[in-house]
Amino acid sequence: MTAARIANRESRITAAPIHVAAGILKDARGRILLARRGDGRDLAGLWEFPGGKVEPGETPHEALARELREEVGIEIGAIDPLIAVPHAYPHKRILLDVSCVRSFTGRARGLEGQALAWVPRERLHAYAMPAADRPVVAALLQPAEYLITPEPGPDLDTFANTLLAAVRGGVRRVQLRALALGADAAAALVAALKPQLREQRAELLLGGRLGGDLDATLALCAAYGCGLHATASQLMSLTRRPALDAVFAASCHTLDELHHAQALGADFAVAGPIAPTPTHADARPLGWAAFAALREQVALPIYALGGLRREDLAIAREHGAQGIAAIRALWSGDA
Ligand SMILES: Nc1nc2c([nH]c(=O)n2[C@@H]2O[C@H](COP(=O)(O)OP(=O)(O)OP(=O)(O)O)[C@@H](O)[C@H]2O)c(=O)[nH]1
Repeated sequence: MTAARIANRESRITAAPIHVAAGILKDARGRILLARRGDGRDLAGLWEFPGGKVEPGETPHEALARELREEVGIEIGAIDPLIAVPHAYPHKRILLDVSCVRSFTGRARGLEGQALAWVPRERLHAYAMPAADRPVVAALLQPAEYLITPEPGPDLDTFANTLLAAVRGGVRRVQLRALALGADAAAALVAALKPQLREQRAELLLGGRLGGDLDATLALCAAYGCGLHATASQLMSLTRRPALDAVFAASCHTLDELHHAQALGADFAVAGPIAPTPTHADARPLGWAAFAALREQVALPIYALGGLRREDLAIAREHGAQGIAAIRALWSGDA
């Protein structure tokens, strides 16, 4: 490659992201519309949410309405933002701005010869999609809030009751994080919590130091069918995804850690702290811009953590986060 071509390629990669508006359209049965990118186009053959580039002077809503009219032959009504994913492909950067379309008129057809498919939510994973779409599918399917428990302390009954109250209040994904609990007490707590969380359809992940070290935690995960949430240093010590029947997640603070989590096939990561937080007083806050800069380098769903409240979900989604992970804000309902 000549110097001029290299310079040209570099300038395209570092150039401002291309703003792309895409829509989640549902039919009467709740199935979601995917369109197949035709031959000769970038990322040809992959399935995507219909939409296209936002032209100068257009709002994302106007761009989406135009693209769906031109490409699929429908007229859309109001939209609700779902997630805006910054993603860096090797040759270009995009901001994939995805909204849920509340209503539309007309029958969807592939007006540019593209194949269309109405896909049940749980079948989305069976369709090969561009990397930027992975966080979009996660935003559709996985919880927006991730509760990380505070240290249980001596009164385990009150702890368990507060946790179950949070789950009854809508939390669907929980990490039991306890550093000071002995192995037997940890096992008894997991045995007590797991059936009740299953009944509420809430997922339980065990923090990587529950019951001692990672091996002890993995034994508890296997015994009770729980997911694993590895610490960043545990993540970096792993050379393959742990054998689990449940989700595998990790805390990440750097791009290396996020890349490693993705390479091991983690289901999601947690990154932060976004804002100052008393539980990690010495950690330097990342801020949203740095979060988005990390986010665009990996396709993993990532929860933002640190000093966040429930009301921060919208800003988290604007920066491509799966949602917010929190201790205080989700534990007692106050921050
Ligand atoms: N509409 C849409 N585009 C997506 C999705 N995911 C994703 O990475 N993209 C990328 O966002 C850009 C959308 O622009 P476009 O649909 O107008 O693309 P295009 O074929 O006109 O241009 P291009 O092929 O030169 O990139 C493409 O580069 C596409 O690869 C998605 O779910 N929906």
